[in-house]
Amino acid sequence: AAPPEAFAAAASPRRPQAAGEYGSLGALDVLPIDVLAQILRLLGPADAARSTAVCRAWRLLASDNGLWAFFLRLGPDPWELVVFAETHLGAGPALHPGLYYDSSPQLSFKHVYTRRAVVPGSIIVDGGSGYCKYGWSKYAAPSGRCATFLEFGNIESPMYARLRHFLSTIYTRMQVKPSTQPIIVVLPLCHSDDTESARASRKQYRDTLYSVLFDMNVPAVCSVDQAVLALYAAKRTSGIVVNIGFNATSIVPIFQGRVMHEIGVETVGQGALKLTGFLKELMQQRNITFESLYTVRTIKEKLCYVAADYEAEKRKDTQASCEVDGEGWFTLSEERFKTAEILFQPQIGGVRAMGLHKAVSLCMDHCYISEVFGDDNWYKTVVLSGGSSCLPGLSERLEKELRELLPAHISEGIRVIPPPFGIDSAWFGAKMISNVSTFTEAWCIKKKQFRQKTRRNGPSFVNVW
Ligand SMILES: Nc1ncnc2c1ncn2[C@@H]1O[C@H](COP(=O)(O)OP(=O)(O)OP(=O)(O)O)[C@@H](O)[C@H]1O
Repeated sequence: AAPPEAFAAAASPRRPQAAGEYGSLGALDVLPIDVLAQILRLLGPADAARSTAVCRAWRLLASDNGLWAFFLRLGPDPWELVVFAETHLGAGPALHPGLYYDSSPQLSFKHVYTRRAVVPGSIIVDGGSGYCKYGWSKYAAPSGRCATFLEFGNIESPMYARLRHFLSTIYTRMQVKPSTQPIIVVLPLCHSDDTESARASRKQYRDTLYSVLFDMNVPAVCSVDQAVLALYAAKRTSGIVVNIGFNATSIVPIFQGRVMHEIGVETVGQGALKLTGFLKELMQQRNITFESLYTVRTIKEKLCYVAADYEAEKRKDTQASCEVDGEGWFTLSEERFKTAEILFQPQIGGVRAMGLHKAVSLCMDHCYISEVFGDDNWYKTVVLSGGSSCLPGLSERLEKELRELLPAHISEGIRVIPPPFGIDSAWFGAKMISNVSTFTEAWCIKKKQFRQKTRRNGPSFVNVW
């Protein structure tokens, strides 16, 4: 998404050519404005901010948007992500993230910088159905990963007990007290239908999650759907997210940050586990021995890819080898691309499921028919997410298949984007939100608000978060 006009214009407004245009700076009036700007850049953000207290002329000079865009660019987050987050996500989830700053042409980068600097760090927990990633929003990547089921306690226990066990385990692993900072919880893709019971299940999950966290004294909680976060990570608020999950693949239409359950979330019953299982079968057929499924998973991650054209690939020499720690070298040929081909041709792996391209095209058809938004193209961006979507060649192949399958009026302009942050796209989407200048007030619910509103409205109110 290109930066909205207001933001772009604010980044490079017409700047005064001489110091005098700001008012008198005393003896410094003789200096060219570019030299003054350079001095402020060298001073750094703290002193530049302090200098605004000197007089009106200094305030104007040191509040220049170009100066603060420069400081923002020096920060840890890539500039384009900062622009996207501040313009599209600043209003929070309740107001669908459009162009937040459109109504605010006076956007002050100094204000944005200052607010971002004081946003508290958050704990981010992405408890996937297979693997959990957790960490600190100020860090560059998740600090820990583990198999989710290990942390979930007894599967038979009630949801409250399981969530409490899970979240307590994560806090213990991170050696953090729950009461010290906000948390962002990535909501799993489940109960995705548009039925009464699915809606009730989603609501119940959120209600329980908030209760657990506030009982643990967490000061503020933000929860967002996994697919929505993956979309944000790709700097989009509308599109279709294809999440190849642990057990299943979900095709999720999202418009302005909201999952369009009413259009329909397609689910295909195969995911990462099936891919690993199929490679295991193929290796056994060739009498390749290995110690565990973990070995097969590692080989899959190192050698497998998606063929651009399956039949043509079969005629090529595709042999390649990789080393697995403690087990030596493994060599694969056709298995390298046959494994992932079951995403498009499930029957090869003996799976009765819809091919990925067919499921995505069905979803696009539904989006096209829905025609509710006066925007014909919102669903034409497809963002891949989930560990298995890191398979090389997947985005190109899916785009090619979609172009062949769909009528021109739908396929024109489609684009399939590889997972923007590899296996951690949803985690990075959460990181982007947690660093936005309005994070605490726009995205979080605090314990007091939660308790007051549940008392007043009953538990269902949390649906708006
Ligand atoms: N580079 C890669 N190539 C292929 N597969 C990969 C790669 N990296 C990770 N994976 C696979 O991704 C799977 C884990 O995916 P992920 O972490 O998205 O699961 P999850 O979050 O538990 O899934 P869900 O979306 O169902 O909650 C593992 O099977 C792993 O082998």
